[in-house]
Parts: sequence; C-alpha cells; structure tokens
Amino acid sequence: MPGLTLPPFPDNIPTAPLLIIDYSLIRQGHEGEINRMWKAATELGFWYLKNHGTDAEVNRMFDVGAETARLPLEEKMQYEQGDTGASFGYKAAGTIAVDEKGTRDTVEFFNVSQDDALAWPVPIHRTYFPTVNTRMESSILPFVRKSIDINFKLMSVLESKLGLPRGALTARHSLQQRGGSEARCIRSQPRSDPLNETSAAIGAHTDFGSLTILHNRLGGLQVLMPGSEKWLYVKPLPGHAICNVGDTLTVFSAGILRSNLHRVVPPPGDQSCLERWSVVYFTRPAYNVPLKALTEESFLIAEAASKAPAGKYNTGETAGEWVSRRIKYHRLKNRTGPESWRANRGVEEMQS
Ligand SMILES: O=C(O)CCC(=O)C(=O)O
Ligand SMILES: [Fe+2]
Repeated sequence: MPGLTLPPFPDNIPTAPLLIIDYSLIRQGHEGEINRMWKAATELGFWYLKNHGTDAEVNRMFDVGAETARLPLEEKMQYEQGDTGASFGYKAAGTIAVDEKGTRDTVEFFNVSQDDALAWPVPIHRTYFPTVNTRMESSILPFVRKSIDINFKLMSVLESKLGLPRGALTARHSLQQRGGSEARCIRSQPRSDPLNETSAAIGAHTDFGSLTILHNRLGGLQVLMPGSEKWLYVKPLPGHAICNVGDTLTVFSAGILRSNLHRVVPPPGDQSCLERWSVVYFTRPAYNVPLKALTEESFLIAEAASKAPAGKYNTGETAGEWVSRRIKYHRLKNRTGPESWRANRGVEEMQS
C-alpha cells in the first residue's frame, strides 16, 4: 500500500470534529495551543496532531508492516503473543472478540515492545520476526524514539494542566522500568460485508495505556461521540497523526482526561476494497505502577475524585495487571461467555 494513490475518503459522510493541534506550537509552550489540546483531551479524548515530524519514520514502519505481513502464516505464528495476557509479538486475525457475543475480529497485527527496541539487540521481553530484526535499528528504533519524545512532551503538558508536580506522569512511564509501551502495525483485509453491528474489524474499546499516536491512510476508525449513540468516522488527513487518551490517564486524573470508545470498521466508500494499514504507538505506564487517581499530588484530581463514587478510580491493579487482564480476556481462547467480555473492559463503564 505505501506509495499508492488511494481513492479519496468520501466527502458526503459525517466525520468526527477532532481539533487539529500543532505540535510545533506545543513544543514552544504556546498557551493557546496548550489550552486547545487540553480541551481535546478532556472533552473527546481524540485530536489530530500536525507538524509531528515523524513522516519518514512512519513510512518506514508501514514498510516493516507490509514486509512482515507477507511472511507465511506458520512463520508469523512462531511469534504469537499467546493467551496469557502478553501483548508483544504477533496477533493473528480472528483471535480476539469484537463484542460480548464473541464475534471474531478481522485484523492481524504485531507489537514490538519499547523495552525490546531500546535494549536491542538484547531481548528484554521476547524475540521478533526476521523482518523486524533487520529493520530494528534503521526503522523501528527511530520511530520508537520519536514517538516517545512526542508522548512525553504531551504528557508533561497534561501533567501541568492537571496541577501535578513536574514529572508526576512522566516518571510513571520511566524508560528505566519494564512496561507495556509498544509500536504496532495493523493490517485489515478488505471485506464485502456491509457495515453493521457485527462487522467491526476491531470492536469498540478504549485504549489500555496512557497516550496513543495513530497513523493511518484509509478511513475506518470511528469514535463514539460523547453523550450519544453516534459513531463518527475519523477522516485521515495526510501528514496528521491521530492522538488519543487511554485508560491509564483517565484513572490517574480521576476522569478529567477522557479515554474515549472507538472501533475500526471497513473503510468507507471506494476505499472499502483496499487493504487497510495502521501504524500505532502506545505509551503505557511501567508495569509496577499502581493504577489509581493521583489525588495526593493534585487538588484538581482530588476534587474530581471526591465527586466520583468512592473507589471508582482506585482499580486495585497495577498498570501491568490492568493491560494484561484486558488482553487476556479479549482472546477467544480464554472466552467462557459474555463475562469474558466484561472482564476485558476498561474505563468505558466509568464514563458517561
Ligand atoms: O487502526 C486504527 O485506526 C485504530 C486501531 C486501534 O484503535 C488500536 O489498535 O487500538
Ligand atoms: Fe484503540
């Protein structure tokens, strides 16, 4: 797909009104832009990011994705993530649920751990496909480093707006501690079935970690508009990343930051006959970080927590346990019934 001229996203369907945030202004500490990002992070939880400076790295990641997807399935399966709740490695299509009924997903993806990339060639969590190994230094590591820089910058901005001491969020994502941060390449095969409840390629979910940066070329991503039943497409804009808040920031901030439900359905209009690719970076807290609202470090968060039902934002889990549980109960091999779907849920039930 990279390099191809793509059929346009249809101009006659409603799309989600994501704010466009200029990363170069955020870096300069531009107050107006920081306030716009705060609005996006607290109201919809999704925004476009322009001037992120990672176009070349993202293009190379699309290439790694395509090279890896072309490997024979038997070879890819040697790097499967397994059923214990581990994230890193390969996920074959049809192995996770997209809904409570246990309908199979239709995407394949692989995840490369931030810890493995940064420590390369020493494996911290696991080993990867030859296509990843040969590209680790030239393509994956530069993408990982730039994505970390962006997410840490965005987190430090949010940290300050939340009234947290400097480093309160970023230290919980320390690169020195093991954690679940990862780069992901996703492929969705074209499908002929119409859009309906059961045709999600990736079911409605909130992201498990703190911040996600998403790069895609074709439509298909949809967000559930807050306070409504309406799913709207997020139109991909060339050169713009899509950023979103994940569950762990919602918990740390006692719900001030919004981790919004989203899903992936077949691309709209003429795009539906094409393979769809996404390149994603997930920044997640270190495994050992307790997942609860940071009430002792911010008056704003303490106030938000005091208005919520007692204990709502004290999960009783570490960030590692949270992510692992959610992955484990998404997997159809671990499914016993609708209760497995409920066991894989995150903050979506905590928000209105
Ligand atoms: O492919 C996309 O556009 C979104 C993927 C996504 O939501 C995820 O991997 O968590
Ligand atoms: Fe997601």
